[in-house]
Amino acid sequence: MAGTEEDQKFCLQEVLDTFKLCLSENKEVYLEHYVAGWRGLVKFLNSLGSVFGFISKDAVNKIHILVTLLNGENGSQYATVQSMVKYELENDLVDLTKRGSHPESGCRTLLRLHRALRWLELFLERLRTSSEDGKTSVMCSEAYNESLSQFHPWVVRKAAGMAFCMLPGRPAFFEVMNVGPTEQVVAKLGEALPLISEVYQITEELYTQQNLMNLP
Ligand SMILES: CCCCCCCC/C=C\CCCCCCCC(=O)N[C@@H](COP(=O)(O)O)[C@H](O)/C=C/CCCCCCCCCCCCC
Repeated sequence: MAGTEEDQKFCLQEVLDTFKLCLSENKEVYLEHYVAGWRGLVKFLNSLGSVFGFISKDAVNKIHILVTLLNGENGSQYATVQSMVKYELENDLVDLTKRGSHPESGCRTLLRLHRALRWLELFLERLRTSSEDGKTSVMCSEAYNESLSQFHPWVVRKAAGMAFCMLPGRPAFFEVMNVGPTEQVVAKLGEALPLISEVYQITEELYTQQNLMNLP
């Protein structure tokens, strides 16, 4: 039986391509490609084993919420992160201070992925610049502690910390990326990082301007 798309083989080039497609000429972030980027990353996570299942499940759930909005009757309003924010705010579709009638708005859902994108940026930069015997578990937890962890309760931080200990070493990690020898992986990461950073920065500025950084 065919698996879901998230079960399929990961390829770093694909993720790079989706993040390239994310930005429009006038620097808006296309939601469709943003979500496709996360889908690609979830494939990678799934290939690391079931210990990461609880993380993958949460990411898939958030991707699903955004895809449903994109494919819904007001889907055209969700073409870019900018149009989504405008539409949801103008139509009071966002719970701004406490969770209420819009617990799964596009704005709050994307904020969770946006915070995770910062973790990804920090983690990939460590991976890119690490030596061959660098520990992925240490790189991952340092990146997590500098970013996402502040938004998670103790129990999630604990579970995440335990999962990080199960990460394979750098050589095996690079192999799963399906790019080729180490030097090529490092070069691809060098290409991917500025794109991820730009998408992150643009979203960060928009959310800060609109006072959306603490959506419940
Ligand atoms: C280029 C390839 C190399 C790197 C590949 C990385 C692959 C990562 C793929 C997916 C990352 C998962 C992103 C997780 C999003 C988490 C969003 C979040 O913060 N959710 C929490 C809050 O949500 P609400 O309750 O407010 O709706 C939720 O409570 C979280 C639950 C699960 C735990 C999340 C831990 C995240 C750890 C960071 C990812 C570690 C992946 C390690 C693998 C390298």
